[in-house]
Amino acid sequence: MRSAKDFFRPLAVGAPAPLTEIPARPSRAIHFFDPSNPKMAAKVPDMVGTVDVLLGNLEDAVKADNKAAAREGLVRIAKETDFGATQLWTRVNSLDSPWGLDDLTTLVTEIGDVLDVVMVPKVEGAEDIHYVDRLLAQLEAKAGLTRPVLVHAILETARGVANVEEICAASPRMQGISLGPADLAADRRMKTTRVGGGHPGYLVRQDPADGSAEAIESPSRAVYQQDLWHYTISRMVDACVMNGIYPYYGPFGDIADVVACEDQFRNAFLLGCVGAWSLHPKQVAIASRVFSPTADDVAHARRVVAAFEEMGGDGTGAVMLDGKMEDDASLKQCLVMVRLADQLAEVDPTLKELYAS
Ligand SMILES: CC(C)(COP(=O)(O)OP(=O)(O)OC[C@H]1O[C@@H](n2cnc3c(N)ncnc32)[C@H](O)[C@@H]1OP(=O)(O)O)[C@@H](O)C(=O)NCCC(=O)NCCSC(=O)C[C@H](O)C(=O)O
Ligand SMILES: [Mg+2]
Repeated sequence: MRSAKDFFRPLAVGAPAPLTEIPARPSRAIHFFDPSNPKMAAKVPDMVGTVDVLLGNLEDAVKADNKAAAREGLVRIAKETDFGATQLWTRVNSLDSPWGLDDLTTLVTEIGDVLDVVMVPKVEGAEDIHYVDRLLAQLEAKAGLTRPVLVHAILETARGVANVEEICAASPRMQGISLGPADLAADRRMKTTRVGGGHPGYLVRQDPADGSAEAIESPSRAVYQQDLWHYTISRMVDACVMNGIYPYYGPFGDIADVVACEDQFRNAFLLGCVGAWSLHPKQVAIASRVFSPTADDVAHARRVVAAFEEMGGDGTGAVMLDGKMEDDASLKQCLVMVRLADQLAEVDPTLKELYAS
């Protein structure tokens, strides 16, 4: 562990100074594309400006034979495309794979000036982040970069979850964490076969009307499906917030089930996540909508803020609005909502209009 005094010193001579604060850039949808897939690659220029983050995926879902083509494809796309306000991220191959080192070396030296964030899969502990941190600093120095490339870890092993707090704190480069529910389920030996989302077997059943066999076996007892990911997301959110970085729900693999996708994303939004992955163009709109507060919530939050300003503006006291008590703590929640709305309105003209009305 570096001392507090050394934490913000560059890890290589000539590397840019680490950021002391991670900028809160909108990243409601992190859209995955395979740069070796010509059809997907062709869609990237048209997606610029329609999604907060475009992510060139080099890891899982890219065939081993296509790894080099995906890496080269991403370099080409990054050089040929003007991304404007849309961020460019990549997911590199895991650190124990034969491709991870070449991914980092090629991408940082070739396109490090336009690459915002490197997503590192299967991070198990602070040691993985320390390795990437030093290597990125060396590569940045070699490439003459003037701003640091940030790092995003995927939480997809039991050990990673157990170490999530130290992972978040491991480097000033840490931008955020995503849940990787498919790999995590496999690593935990969960008995699921899905990429994220719920499971009909993970439920709580209503008590029987009485102790009779008829009541116990009655098909009319209501069942309530539970969220398999609640514990992990909650822990991830706390670890991120504690370290000034951002939590994300990961993928929802049932592309056709747009309703359940929206529900899963909304659960994550309500628990504190700032975005989710989009695997198919149709999931971009879902994530962008869900991770933007509703006009009603923003209007209510503004009313609470205004009520406190009328009371003197120091954020203390209590007031009744619509029959409900609002105090210092509810004001703080409303300020979270208002700040997010203001930040999104800056990049999204539709939301600007919606939140103004
Ligand atoms: C899921 C898909 C394989 C579906 O692809 P396809 O069957 O081609 O879908 P469609 O026919 O509906 O596609 C319509 C057109 O849209 C293009 N398309 C599809 N997906 C994308 C995309 N992501 N970006 C850009 N364009 C896309 C198709 O090419 C069609 O084009 P056209 O024919 O010209 O009209 C596919 O969507 C896909 O592979 N998506 C990405 C999957 C991915 O990245 N997976 C990895 C992330 S999840 C993960 O790794 C798990 C995680 O780590 C964990 O552990 O939990
Ligand atoms: Mg995974």
